[in-house]
Amino acid sequence: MSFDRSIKIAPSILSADFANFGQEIRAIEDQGADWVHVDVMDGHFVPNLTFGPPAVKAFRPHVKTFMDVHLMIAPVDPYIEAYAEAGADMITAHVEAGPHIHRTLQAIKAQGVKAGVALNPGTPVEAIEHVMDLADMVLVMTVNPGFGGQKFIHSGVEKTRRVREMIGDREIHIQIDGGVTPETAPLVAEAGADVLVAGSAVFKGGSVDNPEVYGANMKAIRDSISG
Ligand SMILES: O=C(CO)[C@H](O)[C@H](O)COP(=O)(O)O
Ligand SMILES: [Co+2]
Repeated sequence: MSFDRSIKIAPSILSADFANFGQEIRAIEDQGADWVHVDVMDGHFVPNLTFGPPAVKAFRPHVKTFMDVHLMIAPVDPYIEAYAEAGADMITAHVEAGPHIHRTLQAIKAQGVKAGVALNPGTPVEAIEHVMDLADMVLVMTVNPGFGGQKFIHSGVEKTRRVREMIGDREIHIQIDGGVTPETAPLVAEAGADVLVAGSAVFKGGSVDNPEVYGANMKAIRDSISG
């Protein structure tokens, strides 16, 4: 299959109803989500705690599209196999989470899943220059990781442009995560991003009983780009 450079929306289930993940995942996919973004936090690398491998395994049967697992944990290497076995289609690790990002990306690829490398807002793009050949995706964080609902950090737009230049003609996705809304999505899409994570902007105002709101929220993001 040829590389898909079209805009993809990846709702973060960090903003879903935690008592109802199966229905929430089905609702966002029925309403047009392209990927499902799962935020794994350890209370150490980031000041919040979320999903261990058993939780991710429980999400798996509900995900019909693509399960994108964002690991905000340190150390990361001891847990790669468990998250791959839990059913991740892509595992993204932070370059800041350990001294050996090259080894980490090799370990992800060795599990037969796609590998993403994430950059915190304060990390320069040069930190990933020498691992581009191992990456299927670069994640540009536009908030400091740990929580949903934060304000978009605008330096991420120029950073996205620089990542785009660094990628050249390689088949590597650029994902933006944090504060994506109909106001900020066109800025990063224009700079070269193709995967937009959105938590609060997708889930706000909706529920599994009123899922059309999720669809309308995703449409507002897509329309802001095509417009
Ligand atoms: O990785 C994350 C936080 O660390 C989340 O994916 C991100 O914050 C999404 O939430 P929102 O769209 O509400 O900013
Ligand atoms: Co995330």
